[in-house]
Amino acid sequence: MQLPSPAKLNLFLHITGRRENGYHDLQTIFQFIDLCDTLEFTLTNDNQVTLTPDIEGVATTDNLIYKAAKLLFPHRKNSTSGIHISLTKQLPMGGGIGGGSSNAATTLLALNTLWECQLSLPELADLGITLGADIPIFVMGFSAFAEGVGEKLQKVEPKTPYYLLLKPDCHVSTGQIFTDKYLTRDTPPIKMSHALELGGHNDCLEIVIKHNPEVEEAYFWLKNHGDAKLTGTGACVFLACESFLEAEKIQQNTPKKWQSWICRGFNTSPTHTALKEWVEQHQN
Ligand SMILES: C[C@@](CO)(OP(=O)(O)O)[C@H](O)COP(=O)(O)OP(=O)(O)OC[C@H]1O[C@@H](n2ccc(N)nc2=O)[C@H](O)[C@@H]1O
Ligand SMILES: Nc1ncnc2c1ncn2[C@@H]1O[C@H](COP(=O)(O)OP(=O)(O)O)[C@@H](O)[C@H]1O
Repeated sequence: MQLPSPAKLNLFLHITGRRENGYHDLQTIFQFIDLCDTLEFTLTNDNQVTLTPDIEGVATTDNLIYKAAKLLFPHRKNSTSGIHISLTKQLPMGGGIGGGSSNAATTLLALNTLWECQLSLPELADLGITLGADIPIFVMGFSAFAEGVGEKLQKVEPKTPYYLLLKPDCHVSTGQIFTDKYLTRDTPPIKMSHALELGGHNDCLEIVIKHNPEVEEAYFWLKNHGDAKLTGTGACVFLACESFLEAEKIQQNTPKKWQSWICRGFNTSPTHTALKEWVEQHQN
């Protein structure tokens, strides 16, 4: 089974409070984009989880793909089942586009089918959130207005424009941003209807810029072309464009020191679309 594992954008990100355990209450809209890693799953009978190739700097046992597979292990129908997973990575890490969380969710979805675990999507999302706050959105697979730490999801259908996405050459630590004492944590909560109509801002922007001059430069460069935004805790910044051609025109002038992609917003995760097709093809 081969499945895409897409990135997400936070169309805005408000921080509305801080919990006693240090985690933050957020309001955000998540939307998927068609920029994806690819994961290939091969069933084995050896009771093992194996993963290739290694991600530089990430031990296999720390890889969210491996961790997700291990979470599902006790739920296998057949206790000798194993899996070999092969990863083709395209999504930059530490970019605020959720690649690791997406990989974990794709693994949960694939193995739930291949190992016949028969867990519901909410049950998979509950397992996933123990590994990362962004995993439930990728498990549920629809664009959403999210609250809590990202687990309370209401389906929304934002516009699906072409985006120009830039990755400044730096890695932002989510933990560092959320522990900064100057982070704004008191944005008043808004209603979902307000969020869709008027959008919002990203409370992390100021702090991310303070720690990462490369993000500052890319953000203000893109802002010359329109309403540029930071996704998550960065480092990626993005701009919704009128058309593919407009995105292409801006991309042609983008300084070469930044990676750039033209991608399209999607309100259904490409993982779910591909998994549905796979299931239809493999039903007797
Ligand atoms: C803030 C978001 C928005 O999408 O940023 P990005 O990581 O995508 O940039 C995410 O919710 C991040 O989700 P994820 O990357 O899965 O975070 P986790 O691994 O759960 O947490 C990393 C660290 O961020 C902090 N954290 C994360 C989420 C949250 N709601 N409050 C927090 O304070 C905690 O300090 C935690 O130790
Ligand atoms: N399969 C994976 N893909 C990407 N990152 C992973 C993976 N497994 C573990 N990680 C770790 O998670 C961190 C955050 O990665 P990622 O989700 O891509 O970024 P972000 O949360 O900024 O969107 C990485 O720096 C890496 O150390």
